[in-house]
Parts: sequence; C-alpha cells; structure tokens
Amino acid sequence: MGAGKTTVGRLVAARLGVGFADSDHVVEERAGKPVADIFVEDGEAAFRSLERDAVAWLLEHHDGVLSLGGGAVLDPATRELLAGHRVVFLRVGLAEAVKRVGLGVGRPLLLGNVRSRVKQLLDERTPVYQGLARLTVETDERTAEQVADEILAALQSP
Ligand SMILES: Nc1ncnc2c1ncn2[C@@H]1O[C@H](COP(=O)(O)OP(=O)(O)O)[C@@H](O)[C@H]1O
Ligand SMILES: O=C(O)C1=C[C@@H](OP(=O)(O)O)[C@@H](O)[C@H](O)C1
Ligand SMILES: [Mg+2]
Repeated sequence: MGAGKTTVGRLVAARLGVGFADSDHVVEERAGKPVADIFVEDGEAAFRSLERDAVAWLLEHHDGVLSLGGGAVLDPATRELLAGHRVVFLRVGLAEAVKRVGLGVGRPLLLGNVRSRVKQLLDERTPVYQGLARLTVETDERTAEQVADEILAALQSP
C-alpha cells in the first residue's frame, strides 16, 4: 500500500494507449460500496473472496494494465493465474509508504498504528512480491511519472 500501483498503473496504461483496471475498483463496483466498508461490514475474508473473483475475471477479460491491491497475491490461486504475465513489483520503503498513505483512511488494514502495520505487512509480503515479479522498480524518491517511465523502458527493451 502506498507503492503507487494505482497511480503508476494508470500512467503506464495511458502512455501505452491501452486500457487500465484496478482490482479494488472492480470489487467496489461489484459490492456497491468502498473497500473500507466491505472490511467493516463483511470482514476481510469476504473482501478477499471478492478480490480473488475480480482478479480472475480481469485476467481473463481485461486487456491492458491491471493494478492489484497489495494483498491480492497472498492468494495462491491468484498467484497461479499471474504466471506468464508481466508482473511488476513497485518497491516502497517504510518511511515513504507511511508518508504516502497518511492516516490510512480507506485502507482498513492500516488502521491503528500505521507505521507498525506497514512494517509488518512489508516484512511478511516482500518475499512474495519478489518471487512473483518479472521486474522490480524502486519508487522512493521518484515521482509516479518517473516510475512509469522506468517500467515502460524495461518492458519495451528486448
Ligand atoms: N512515486 C510516487 N511519489 C510520490 N507519491 C506517490 C508516488 N506514487 C504514488 N504516490 C501517491 O501515493 C499515494 C498512494 O498511491 P496509490 O497509487 O494509491 O498506491 P497503491 O495503489 O500502491 O496503494 C497517492 O496519493 C499517490 O498520489
Ligand atoms: O494490502 C492490502 O491487503 C490491501 C491493499 C489495498 O489496495 P492498495 O494496495 O492499492 O492500497 C486494498 O486492496 C485493501 O485495503 C487491502
Ligand atoms: Mg491501489
């Protein structure tokens, strides 16, 4: 969270002239409410189930750039579906992630102590992200535009 997946994904899609989708947006559309409300009213397991279905649907039907929520790849079935896709890991450091997510409003997993939650999630998830990524891009001290440029350069080189 806060790595810039939604922001940078949209920029990369615009520069390539292809479609853009974000799994959180599809989940919100299907549920008819924001992610934060799904967590509070239905629980994380319900969110993960909607997320798994949304990602599976998007990987089959959406052509272009897809941004996932930060926890989507914790699901083994989702990881399998991503095999063969050009997965990009946007790496973000603890301090920068905390700065970007602010109070964590809209990101229910960060409520409470944002810094300690971000640290815990980075520690748990970084090996998963590294294992899946074809390309890893550092995002600290770079604008979203610079991150998008780096992804495009790397994906377009042979
Ligand atoms: N490289 C960057 N540098 C500074 N701010 C950024 C960068 N990428 C994204 N942001 C900002 O950080 C916040 C979180 O970005 P977002 O795209 O929602 O991240 P994610 O989808 O990975 O959680 C947004 O306010 C966005 O404008
Ligand atoms: O990391 C996570 O588990 C989550 C990340 C969020 O998306 P972003 O990574 O786009 O903020 C959103 O899917 C939900 O709040 C859970
Ligand atoms: Mg996002």
